[in-house]
Amino acid sequence: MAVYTDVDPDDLAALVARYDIGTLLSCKGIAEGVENSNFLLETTGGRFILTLYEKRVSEGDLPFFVDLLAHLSEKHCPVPAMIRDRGGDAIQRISGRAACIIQFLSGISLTHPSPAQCASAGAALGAMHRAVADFGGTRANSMGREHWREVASATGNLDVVIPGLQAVVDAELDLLDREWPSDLPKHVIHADLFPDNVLMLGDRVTGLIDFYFAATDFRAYDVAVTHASWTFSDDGRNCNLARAGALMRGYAEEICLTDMEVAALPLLARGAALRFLLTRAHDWVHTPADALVTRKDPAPFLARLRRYQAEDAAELFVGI
Ligand SMILES: Nc1ncnc2c1ncn2[C@@H]1O[C@H](COP(=O)(O)OP(=O)(O)O)[C@@H](O)[C@H]1O
Ligand SMILES: N[C@@H](CCOP(=O)(O)O)C(=O)O
Repeated sequence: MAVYTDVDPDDLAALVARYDIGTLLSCKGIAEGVENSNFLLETTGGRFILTLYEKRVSEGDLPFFVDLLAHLSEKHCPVPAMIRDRGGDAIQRISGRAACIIQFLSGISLTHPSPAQCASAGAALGAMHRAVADFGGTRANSMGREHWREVASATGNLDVVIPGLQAVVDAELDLLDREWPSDLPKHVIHADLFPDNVLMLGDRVTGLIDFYFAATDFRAYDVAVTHASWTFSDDGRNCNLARAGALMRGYAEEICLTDMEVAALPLLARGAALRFLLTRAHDWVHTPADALVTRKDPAPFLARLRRYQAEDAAELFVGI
């Protein structure tokens, strides 16, 4: 359960009173998520999400996220609004944390998506990429390739997490430093579009959430992150080609990647697998013992990395 910071009921009632969203009826910690503290609020006006921003979200970046979600919403992407209080402010403070009250979206996050659902997710990602084309904001990717060594160092000895991991990571970081592309199309990307950040009803996407890693980076890297998180078995050893093909086909309905982007996908996916392997390994070691959170296992992302390292990895990105 991701609640790192508790909320005092009187402070919460005072916060809700700043908004035109009715009066507070209940507040429950949300089980999913690992990054921020999230609560489901019920008021006489309906349901809302209260997010308190934790370790990896800087308060200074919040106006960027507010603007990005407003832009995507205007372009009819199914993203939640960050609600403004009567004074026009979306960003608040409670329990010593920056916080926002966010529109609640209906839908379910899937754990085992079907190919049809992967196609919808790919199309939603592509539609989001089209929608950001004229978004003026930019944000450096604080979880981008240049930062992966820092995450690895901050973890300590990676062999404590998985025996032999340190050598694998050191070699991969060296290779990615040498071979990472420099001139692919870039704009603001989601950068963490895992199934738990997509709400669906049946095969329809009803919500894209959790934009707190959104940053300016290669759009094909966003495809690689989505591929890595939607198309593998739970243990990360097997890529399901029906899911992968459908995801790529769905994306292609909206965006035609260039030949250079397509050629770069296996390498970008190695980067994506490494990025989540590293942050999961870091959190495996450093999550506070008293936090109400279920740590995520790094091992399935090591398995994905190995699959993307294979010579035939390009075959995993063929749309069907
Ligand atoms: N706007 C929303 N509408 C409905 N549910 C949401 C919304 N935002 C978050 N949630 C729920 O809260 C969970 C955690 O949110 P998320 O933003 O992924 O947290 P974290 O940033 O900590 O990973 C989600 O998996 C989802 O169940
Ligand atoms: N998606 C990442 C970690 C971030 O978690 P989220 O709950 O914010 O998506 C992972 O699975 O490692």
